[in-house]
Amino acid sequence: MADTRTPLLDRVTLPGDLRTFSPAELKQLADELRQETVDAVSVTGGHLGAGLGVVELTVALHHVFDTPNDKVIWDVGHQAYPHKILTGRRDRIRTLRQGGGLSGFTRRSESDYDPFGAAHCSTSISAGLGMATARDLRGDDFDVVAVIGDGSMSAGMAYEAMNNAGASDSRMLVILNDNDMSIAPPVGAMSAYLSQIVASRSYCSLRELAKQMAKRFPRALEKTAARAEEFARGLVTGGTLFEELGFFYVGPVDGHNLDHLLPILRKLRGRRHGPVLLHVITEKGRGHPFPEAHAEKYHAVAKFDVVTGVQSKPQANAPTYTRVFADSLIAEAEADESIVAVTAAMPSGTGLDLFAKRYPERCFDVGIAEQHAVTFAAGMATEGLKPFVAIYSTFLQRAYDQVVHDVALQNLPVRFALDRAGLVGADGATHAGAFDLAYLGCLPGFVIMAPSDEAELRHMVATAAAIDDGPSAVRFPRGEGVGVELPARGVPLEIGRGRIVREGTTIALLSLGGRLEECLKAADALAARGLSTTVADARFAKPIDSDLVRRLAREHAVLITVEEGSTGGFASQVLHDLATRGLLDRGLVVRPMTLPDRFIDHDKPELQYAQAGLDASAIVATAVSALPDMRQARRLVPDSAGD
Ligand SMILES: Cc1ncc(C[n+]2csc(CCOP(=O)(O)OP(=O)(O)O)c2C)c(N)n1
Ligand SMILES: CC(=O)[C@@H](O)[C@H](O)COP(=O)(O)O
Ligand SMILES: [Mg+2]
Repeated sequence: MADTRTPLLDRVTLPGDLRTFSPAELKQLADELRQETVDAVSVTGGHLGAGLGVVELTVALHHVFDTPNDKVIWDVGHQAYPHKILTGRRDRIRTLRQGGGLSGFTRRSESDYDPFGAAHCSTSISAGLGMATARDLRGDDFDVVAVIGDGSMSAGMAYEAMNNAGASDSRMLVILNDNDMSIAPPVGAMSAYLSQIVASRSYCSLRELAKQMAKRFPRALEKTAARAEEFARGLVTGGTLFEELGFFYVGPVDGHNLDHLLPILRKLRGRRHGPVLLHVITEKGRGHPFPEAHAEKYHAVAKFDVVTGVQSKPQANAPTYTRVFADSLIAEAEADESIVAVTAAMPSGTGLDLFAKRYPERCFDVGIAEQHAVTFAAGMATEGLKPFVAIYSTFLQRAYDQVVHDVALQNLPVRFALDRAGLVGADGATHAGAFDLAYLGCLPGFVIMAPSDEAELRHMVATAAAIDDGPSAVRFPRGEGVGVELPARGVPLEIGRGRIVREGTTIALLSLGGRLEECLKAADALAARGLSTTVADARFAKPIDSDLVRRLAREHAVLITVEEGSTGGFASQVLHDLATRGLLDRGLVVRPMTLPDRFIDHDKPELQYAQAGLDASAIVATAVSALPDMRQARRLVPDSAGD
């Protein structure tokens, strides 16, 4: 039976407690920390693989650096569970990603040991450089360490930051945590380049590292950064790309070997000049107790039994929207060979792994490079291809100018399949697809659709495939569909045409997307109170169905719009339409129901929607609270007004 005692970890409340540990004790601490991480994630589920790969690095960083005075910035933050355990959050680690519990990522409001919040990739070097610059301007003295994965190193932001750091010769340490994995196997020339560095050099022995460092940081030269720079350039032969960018490259180093990590980090701490890149090689999912049985060991897992390794995934009642999107796109691509698909490092998350299996030559994984993905698709569209950019709503935020300048402004028929629209559950606010309706809705020429069930999604994929005269987007939620029967092939919808799902007389609920079921439940509850309710499915956020909106406005006393998005989205389109046509001035009571003007933390999606005031009971409450206004409006304006 496995030893579950953690005597050394029990002695660590904050990193200061492990600074006096001997190397042997630190090794044992790392073992205990790994065990604790596995045990915690077995209870919560989450990003297990990345954290397991950086256990030794986490211990070494907190041992050598004076955190939180020295700043350690974890890129993405999904690998920070061991860091959380060592930085005063062990007592809450089994609340990770649960409502009211710890975030699954780093977060400034959670701890002084999280100097920068994250969850989207490749921000750490920029943030670190900002901190280093502030330090230097103030004349402070602390170290800044950015830990970034090989996958995240594929993003433009990382290079923009290195370009800036190298030129400004800023004192900071970038640790490239190279586990040769992104979520999927990493792609691209940079990934190949890193593999080539690793293949062409054996791990640096301590003696070699000492020699390398002595050459780079001789005492006399430490005084002037400029001379040191010249010195390094003179000495380092066969320089890496990082050296060309102005970094001093150290590595590759075995990231699981504390005997190597500790002296190197000690040497690098408190340096007085220039950016350094330390290249550590690690194994994602290192020490996972069930390596064979679970391919997901590399990235994220559901809750699991620590003894058997069996994951507790709920029984699926319907296919996921992601799956339906992928199957629908494949069906369209069978009929139209100009259809191509683009993902930014999320092949399985977006379902494009299935598309790639079927059409490998028509599927493009461009790495964690959302901006490039969009403009790349725009380029393909200019040549008559029909690109679908399959991307999470939250990650498209990074490519907004590309959407505006490269796609919308040129009216190019790029199709966006926006997965994870609305609230997403355990990943929380950083991953919520809250804003796409607002940020796309304001762009001229866009067609924006949102399915109320998976059959609708199938039709919308067919619709997007058929739209050839401008950009379009279909946004759909994380998780399972509602369980409706699926047509074998989608049929293009009439653009900008919604549908009435249930007829009533007093209250109209106009739903966009996945809240339709809640609207139907609300309609039942309102009917039970004697309030006859119409329920309509808008299907299109843009162009909105003006005829439908007009009809709902004229035939009902209260119109409530419901959407899984922020203000400025669908409701804004409807209100604008109503106001422009003078329909708001005729005694109609309108209530827009959107996500509230605050970020919603991680929780179960249904609880998040309850908090957001977007479930059936909130819809009922909104309708009921509108009744006094309705009565007032009706007294002021007779029913016949405007006819
Ligand atoms: C901008 C952005 N795009 C995509 C993602 C999804 N994502 C999260 S982690 C990850 C892979 C990161 O790989 P790497 O940096 O090598 O870290 P590892 O998981 O291997 O430790 C991806 C693509 C994201 N969080 N942010
Ligand atoms: C850290 C990250 O950005 C991804 O791993 C993300 O958590 C995946 O989310 P899904 O589980 O919705 O695919
Ligand atoms: Mg990686």
